[in-house]
Amino acid sequence: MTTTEYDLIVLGAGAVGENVADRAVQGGLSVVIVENELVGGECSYWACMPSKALLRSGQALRAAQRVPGAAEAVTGDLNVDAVLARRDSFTSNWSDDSQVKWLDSAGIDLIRGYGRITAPKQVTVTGADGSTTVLTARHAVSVATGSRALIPDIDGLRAANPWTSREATSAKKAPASLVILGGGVVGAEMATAFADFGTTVTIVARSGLLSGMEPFAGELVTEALRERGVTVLLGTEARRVTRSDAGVTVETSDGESISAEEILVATGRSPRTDDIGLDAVGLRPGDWLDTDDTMLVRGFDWLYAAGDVTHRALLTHQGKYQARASGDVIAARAAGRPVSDNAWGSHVATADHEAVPQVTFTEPEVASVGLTEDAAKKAGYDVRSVDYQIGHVAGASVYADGYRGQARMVVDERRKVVVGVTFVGPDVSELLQAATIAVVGEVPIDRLWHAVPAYPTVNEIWLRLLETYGRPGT
Ligand SMILES: Cc1cc2nc3c(=O)[nH]c(=O)nc-3n(C[C@H](O)[C@H](O)[C@H](O)COP(=O)(O)OP(=O)(O)OC[C@H]3O[C@@H](n4cnc5c(N)ncnc54)[C@H](O)[C@@H]3O)c2cc1C
Ligand SMILES: NC(=O)c1ccc[n+]([C@@H]2O[C@H](COP(=O)([O-])OP(=O)(O)OC[C@H]3O[C@@H](n4cnc5c(N)ncnc54)[C@H](O)[C@@H]3O)[C@@H](O)[C@H]2O)c1
Repeated sequence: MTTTEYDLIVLGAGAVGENVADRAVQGGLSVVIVENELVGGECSYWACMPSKALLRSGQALRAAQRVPGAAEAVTGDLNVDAVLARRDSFTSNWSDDSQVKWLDSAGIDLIRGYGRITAPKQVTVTGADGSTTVLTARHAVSVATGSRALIPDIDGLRAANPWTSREATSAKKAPASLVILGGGVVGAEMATAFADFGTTVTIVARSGLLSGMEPFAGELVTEALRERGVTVLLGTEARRVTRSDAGVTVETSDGESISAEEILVATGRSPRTDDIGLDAVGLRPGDWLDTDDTMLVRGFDWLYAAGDVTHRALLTHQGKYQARASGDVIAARAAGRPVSDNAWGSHVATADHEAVPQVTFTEPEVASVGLTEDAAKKAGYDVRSVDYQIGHVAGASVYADGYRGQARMVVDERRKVVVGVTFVGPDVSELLQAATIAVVGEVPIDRLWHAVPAYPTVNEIWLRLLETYGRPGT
């Protein structure tokens, strides 16, 4: 057994843990990071990057097919083997060598093994060979252990050896048929990717698709998936799953029986906190970690958490944003420097509450930031929403023939600022940052009229939304 002391111990070297560590090192602290699998975590190897690599080729093909002249030049189907090979290059064939090198260059020590909190400011790491290292922290421990796929308690499901997002994003071939449980982001994106690969896809969703978003988002994605041959069963639950040599069979609440080669469970996430020693410091194993906006776990002055494990926003960019705030604040508190923890200060993750951007890379894409109309009303805002068909914008008609898409802007009527925007349509993801700036900057509607979108780009959707809303003072 070896014992070592650092200023900060970070548990979990996903994108979030890496950023907590990096900011703390830049703030002058000595930092060790503990990782049990691959440095880089879920996003690099089994989530964002491989899933987007699986989706991008189909998106590029459809973009060409929507523009006469280009369409005639691309007449074949996707080359699935080439798509999978490109995906493999994004995951570096599931090797973390380059990320380990980055840790080294950033001055962060790495200990490989499984970490558990064994006492206040103490983490014990068990290596693959059974050896243990006891780490003690002079100032703080930050938990960034992420989340894993949640397998719901459905009769026969676990025994059927289902795919989770890990198996879907690392698949070595496209199955002939795939049934997906869950109509959230993972379900909708993976249905899009595997439909592109020629797999016969069925989604079993207990509500509508993408249910936390503006209702038209799920409706447009459902319509497009169905047009491409995907069976989308809404308001339907899986009752029983069985596996045989022929594949899996799902019996649904509608009395239907669906057979497929593979089944993907995409019904949400659970925190990786069940076996990290939370009980040693009075917390309940298996719970999400509740933090304040500096990412300090409530009730502690040394225990921090960031990323998925906090359940604030299960997105890489938001987790990294939390990581920057918390790495900086841990360093500031350790050095006795001033802390800027008022709303929108440099040591807080204020945007997590009402200004989170997200892109769902379906066909059409869904890009949103801030509150939906429904969420804004529930939060007590007096809101007015305006909608516009993106296809009516000149830039969209040039961009693609038959462009179909919808935008909604949600305005807080009291302050006359935008509190939410949703775009649905081909390639709308690149429109999102302007909306994020409008929401975070609380830019008044009458000033937004002076932010002139270039003609003829799809960004003119902003002008149309503003015109539909009406110009204040005229
Ligand atoms: C299919 C899919 C697609 C996604 N696509 C996107 C996307 O396009 N954009 C986006 O923003 N988000 C996306 N997400 C969400 C994103 O992947 C997560 O929000 C992000 O990975 C969370 O990062 P994290 O560092 O908190 O956790 P993780 O990436 O899960 O990292 C946690 C790390 O901690 C390690 N660990 C856990 N416990 C221990 C322990 N006891 N000891 C040592 N190490 C431990 C794990 O091995 C892991 O490496 C997607 C998610 C999925 C499932
Ligand atoms: N592009 C992106 O940004 C991206 C892509 C993928 C995942 N993610 C993140 O990863 C997280 C996980 O995604 P996800 O799709 O697994 O979760 P999710 O929460 O988005 O969707 C899960 C869906 O499964 C349904 N469900 C839950 N239990 C069920 C059951 N027993 N039977 C049938 N349906 C059930 C829920 O009603 C919900 O619609 C999300 O929070 C998302 O933010 C982001």
